[in-house]
Amino acid sequence: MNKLSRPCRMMLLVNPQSGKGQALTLYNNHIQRMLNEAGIQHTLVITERQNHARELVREADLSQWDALVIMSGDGLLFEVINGLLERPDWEEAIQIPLGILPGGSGNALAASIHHYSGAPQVSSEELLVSCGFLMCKGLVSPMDLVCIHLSSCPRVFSFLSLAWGFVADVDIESEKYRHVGSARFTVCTLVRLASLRVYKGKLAYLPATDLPKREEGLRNKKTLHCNNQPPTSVPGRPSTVSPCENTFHNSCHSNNSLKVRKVESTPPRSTNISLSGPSDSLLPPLDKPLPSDWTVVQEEDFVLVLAMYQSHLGEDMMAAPGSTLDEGVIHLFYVRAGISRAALLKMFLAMEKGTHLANNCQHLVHAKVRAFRLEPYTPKGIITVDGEVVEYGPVQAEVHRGLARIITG
Ligand SMILES: Nc1ncnc2c1ncn2[C@@H]1O[C@H](COP(=O)(O)OP(=O)(O)OP(=O)(O)O)[C@@H](O)[C@H]1O
Repeated sequence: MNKLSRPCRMMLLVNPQSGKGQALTLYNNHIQRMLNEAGIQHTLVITERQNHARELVREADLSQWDALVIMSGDGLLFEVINGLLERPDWEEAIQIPLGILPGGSGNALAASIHHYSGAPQVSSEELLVSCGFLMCKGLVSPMDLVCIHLSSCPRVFSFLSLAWGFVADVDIESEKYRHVGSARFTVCTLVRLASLRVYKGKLAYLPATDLPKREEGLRNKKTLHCNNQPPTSVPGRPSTVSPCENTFHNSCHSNNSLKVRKVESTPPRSTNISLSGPSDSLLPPLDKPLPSDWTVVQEEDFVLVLAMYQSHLGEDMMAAPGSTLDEGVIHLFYVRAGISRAALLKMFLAMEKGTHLANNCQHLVHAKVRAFRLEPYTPKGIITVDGEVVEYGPVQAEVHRGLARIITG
């Protein structure tokens, strides 16, 4: 593995309000010295409000920076990615290496990157230190992004997940239990289990049987290059992605610490429109019929639908253990109505270790897909993208393989 050249010009965006409001303290206590010792010049930018980071990267002179690093939860990275893709020069802009240092309460991408590094599950503080080390090593990998279409907004780009039903409900409803700390997820999971809801809707997807080939250069890991020096290439990862079929798995366990993100105060993301970015070749307009090669799920009653493109949904929730950074695949899970509360609880508990797919639960279905469409029939509900609420209604998504670059160490 090649090491990060020094000095490196890094913009470090810190959301002081993220998580328990300790991101700046965590920076001072852990990250500042690590980056300095690694010879990484960084400029600290403290975000002041929602969409500050998005506006900042939309306008920034990116030639001044070798990397944009976010110290926050996943919400700030969502802003940065969408800000980059809203630029007229989005194709170049989205190539800038991004980094994540866990400062929020969910930290799903940081947990995923830590997991991909082969390290065992650790505590929150150890996760921060681990991600700090990976940042100092400075290896950059391609990362899939998923383009999401909502009814009243052309597109947003997502790097983590889309959820409807149980997971989205717990994610957002747990906000009101914030005063009990991370236990709010446990509380809300139990509350939601006690009053288990079923959602009606139509789900269809394009199976990932024929994955798109990407240029080799884009699939290779690259060393983060600094001072405008050319990148040093290192051997690429094997581009093997086995053919995927609808695979029915079983599981049953539950999660007593569902750590996803919140943003009840945040307006739905549909107000933020992204018109630039790559075109979606697989998706017809949202109000038009789907092509005949799509699979339509026969069930209409769901407990949850969850699309994952990274391994973790939270620090201790490995919802898609088989996922990798840039496989060009969406891991689509759904739980059919009829599952018992005990079985659902068992499923979430098993998710903490990522063993839920190894069990036998007839109600949990997992499919590897390249695109999907979800049309809720139940009039009220919550849909989240990367853990934050978006407009409720028909939604469809397509994966763009390796579109972004992320520092993985
Ligand atoms: N200074 C600030 N004050 C209030 N909100 C901010 C500020 N800076 C950024 N934000 C907004 O806070 C939102 C939530 O941030 P983020 O998701 O990164 O942290 P978090 O929600 O605490 O973490 P997690 O999602 O892991 O729980 C972001 O969408 C961002 O727009």
